[in-house]
Amino acid sequence: MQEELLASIASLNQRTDCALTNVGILSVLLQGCCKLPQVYVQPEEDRIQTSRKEAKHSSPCADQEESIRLPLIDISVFESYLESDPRRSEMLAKIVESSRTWGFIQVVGHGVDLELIKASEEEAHRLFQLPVSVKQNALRLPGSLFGYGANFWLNLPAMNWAESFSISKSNAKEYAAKLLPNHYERFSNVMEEYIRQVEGLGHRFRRILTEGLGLPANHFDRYFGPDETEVNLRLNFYPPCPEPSKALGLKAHRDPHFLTLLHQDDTGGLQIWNEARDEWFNVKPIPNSFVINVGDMLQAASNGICRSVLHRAVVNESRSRLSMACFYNTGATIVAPDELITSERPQKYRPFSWKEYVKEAYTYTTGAVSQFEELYSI
Ligand SMILES: O=C(O)CCC(=O)C(=O)O
Ligand SMILES: [Fe+2]
Repeated sequence: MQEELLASIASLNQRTDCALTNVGILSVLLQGCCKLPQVYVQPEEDRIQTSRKEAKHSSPCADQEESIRLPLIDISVFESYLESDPRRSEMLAKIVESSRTWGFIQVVGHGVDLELIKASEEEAHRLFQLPVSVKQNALRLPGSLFGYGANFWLNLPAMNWAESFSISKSNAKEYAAKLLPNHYERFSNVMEEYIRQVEGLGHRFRRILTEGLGLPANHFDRYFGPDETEVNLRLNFYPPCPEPSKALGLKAHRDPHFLTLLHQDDTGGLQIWNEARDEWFNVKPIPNSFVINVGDMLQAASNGICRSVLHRAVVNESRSRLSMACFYNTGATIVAPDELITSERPQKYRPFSWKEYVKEAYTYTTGAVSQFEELYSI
């Protein structure tokens, strides 16, 4: 029976409605499958131990010394450090440097209510624990950005070992009602407020980074008025995996949006690709912090100074993991400001908008060359 199911799931995987496929697989797992189903087996070169050079620190629960230390910035200090304060420019330089090299940074003093984060995590767990037959009611359909599933990229060579649920402030109720028809309000109230507060952090961090780039802090405000700002939340749940060395929670990818603001639990599993060092590095979870990373849209807006960097999520055998990724984005057409265009750094990208880019953003490429570069480089 199980073999039959796996075979039909494998054939489904040839189609593009991967969300459905994933639900099928998960239902098999929930019936007690202890070997990694073939559709989850990653190509040899993408696996944890063997991708490019051997991943430096492949254990998702790595010790402190095995993980990179992304700069950890307390951004609340920007409220008290005046413009003339040398500590302000020192911190700004750190943020810009990290956005150039790692494409990532960790922040505390972020202003998002810690109780709200906890409540959001609880609600997310409650949702993922629902029976598969219920979760199927909110499937993320091909072409949609919202709903339940895992494989939101098309053309994946193997499936991600993850479940995800994507919503925005304006549709949280609608999607939650599909899963929790009689008691969706607790979920949607918490998530709407979570997205609202993380959006505020996105605005704040974006202004700090803009100042760090030598521009007036409000330069990109023109892209982030109420009509242009788009923030989606993707809840990612990675169940314990029977053969973690052959699977990935999320395949290596670059985030296509402007900024990603990620809250992760204490399991660990996020890895960042460092091109200069030709290695993968773990990001050790720091309690109550957010990991913020540069997306393709910001890379374009900063004329390539800030970099959208490959990252992935690895899984492990014993612990599940929950991450909550808010994608902070704009619907406006992105043009790098004149101040960031020089003779040494000529304009790198032609202007484009998310509406245009989203059509391509989730077609999975090998990851070696970003489709964003191919589409928009001048
Ligand atoms: O779960 C993580 O650590 C990574 C999530 C991520 O990269 C994404 O949702 O785009
Ligand atoms: Fe990502």
